[in-house]
Amino acid sequence: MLDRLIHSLETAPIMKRGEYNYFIHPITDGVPLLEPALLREIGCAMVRNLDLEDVDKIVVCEAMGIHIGVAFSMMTDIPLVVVRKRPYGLPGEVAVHQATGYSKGELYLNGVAAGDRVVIIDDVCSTGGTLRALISAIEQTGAEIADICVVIGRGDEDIGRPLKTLVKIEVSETQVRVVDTCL
Ligand SMILES: O=P(O)(O)OC[C@H]1O[C@H](OP(=O)(O)OP(=O)(O)O)[C@H](O)[C@@H]1O
Ligand code: HPA
Repeated sequence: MLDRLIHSLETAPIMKRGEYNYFIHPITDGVPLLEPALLREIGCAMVRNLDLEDVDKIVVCEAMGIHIGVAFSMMTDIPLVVVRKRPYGLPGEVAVHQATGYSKGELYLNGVAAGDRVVIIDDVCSTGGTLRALISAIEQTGAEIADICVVIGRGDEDIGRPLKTLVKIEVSETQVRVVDTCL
């Protein structure tokens, strides 16, 4: 369980994005190639770890939450909402600001309303900026957040709510080290 994820992280290349040590990995980048077996391993671990009772929507963020969300949605039969980086101007759209370790922008949430019970999943939590923005957007709709899970955690940022992490890593200039797992 999680053997593929751990091995692929420990062999992931690192590049500099400004001062930020950015690891390149199939789950967080789609590069160089995403193996179905890795995606299945992650989907199974999420199904096992998340509280899905009465959950009616899965919320992910464009772009690198989408493939995880699709796999998870197909395994659980729960519909998927993709938070986008461009506005649609639909009634009830919520706009929030996102800041990561290396970028800034706006996120736009559609398709979630008061009374919904949702889970948030994403590829990685680093500074926590993206998850904080997603939580704020969902809170503005009046929906309830049942659970939050990321595949990879780097850093121990406080997102103001409990966060489930499949694997925790440390990233240096040359190497990713897996320091903990959900197992
Ligand atoms: O904890 P944080 O510092 O917010 O970093 C994590 C976020 O960074 C990446 O998204 P990014 O906005 O770079 O876009 P992408 O998914 O299109 O790669 C990643 O997919 C997470 O959503
Ligand atoms: N690699 C890939 N995606 C990311 C990273 C990273 O180091 N940090 C935030 N999103």
